[in-house]
Amino acid sequence: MAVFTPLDDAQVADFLTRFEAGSLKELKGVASGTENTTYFVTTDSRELVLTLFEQGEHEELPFFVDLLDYLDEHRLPVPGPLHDRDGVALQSLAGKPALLFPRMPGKHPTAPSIAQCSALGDTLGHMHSVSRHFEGQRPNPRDLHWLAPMHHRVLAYLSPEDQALMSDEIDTYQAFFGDASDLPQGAIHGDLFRDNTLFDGEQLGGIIDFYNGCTGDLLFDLAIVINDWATDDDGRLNKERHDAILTAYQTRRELTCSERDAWPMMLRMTALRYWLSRLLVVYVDPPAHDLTPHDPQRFRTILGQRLKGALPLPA
Ligand SMILES: Nc1ncnc2c1ncn2[C@@H]1O[C@H](COP(=O)(O)OP(=O)(O)OP(=O)(O)O)[C@@H](O)[C@H]1O
Ligand SMILES: N[C@@H](CCO)C(=O)O
Repeated sequence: MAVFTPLDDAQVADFLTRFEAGSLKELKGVASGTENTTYFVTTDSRELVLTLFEQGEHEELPFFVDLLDYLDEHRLPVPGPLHDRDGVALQSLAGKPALLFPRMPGKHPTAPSIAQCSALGDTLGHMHSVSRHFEGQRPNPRDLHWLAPMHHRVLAYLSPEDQALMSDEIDTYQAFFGDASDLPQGAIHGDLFRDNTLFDGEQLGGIIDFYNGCTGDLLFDLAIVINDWATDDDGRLNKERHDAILTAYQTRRELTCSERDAWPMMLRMTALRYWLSRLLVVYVDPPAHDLTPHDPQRFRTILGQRLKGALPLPA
């Protein structure tokens, strides 16, 4: 369940009077999600989503609001937050920071079609071509500066082989990427899995859940996408989906030579990033709720396959 803070109709009806968004017809708690309280709100004029922020770094919320406003202004399919009659987006409700969003159409794809992969690649390429100019700054909280110290916390739970693999990989990334990146920078989603998109048929209805959004290597975002969207059950890359995403992406933003050189290593590093974050959830810092955590082994398998090599990048 993802209603950590219960709200009643009267509270939400009153909250809605701050906005030009119509009056409450229906309020429905959303079962999925693990971090925030989410409600679907139907008014007499539109469909909305109300999010209460239960955890995390609330001082980061203005960055997320600015990023969503910026991408929305550039006509990307993201839920640009509603602003109240005074122009303020970030609110407080039931003692929690709160945002009201338009409800985007569609469902999360589980087995994305080639057309859906192309649509995602095209939109991500478009997003990166504009997000390069976004002025906000939030260092990537899951890059090598996080991986290197955090991996020590999970080593005790791994087999000797996996301990060696994880440590060797991090040494390899440090040697390869060094301290300063020469890869193109910009604002990134940071967690663009299938379950953070909504598709209405082949049409990408929306990209949601920007709470890992940050600034850093654009290639980091693209590698996360390929590892989730274009990987078969055995961890191998699925060539059709891989090529569809990367071809469509590059119609919007061509990869540079340094990105092409870094690509196989970035696929490995982002696979390890999720292997590690999922291990941390299982062993080190389990959440208070009883939802089944994501399987860390999935990304151990993906990393194993990426070590065998990447597919050629489409021209
Ligand atoms: N703007 C939106 N339009 C349509 N549906 C939405 C929107 N925002 C959230 N949802 C729905 O609510 C669910 C939970 O939202 P969200 O992913 O923001 O929650 P979370 O607690 O941060 O979850 P997660 O575990 O993915 O981090 C989503 O999976 C989606 O189904
Ligand atoms: N997308 C993440 C969970 C949310 O950060 C994962 O699959 O581990």
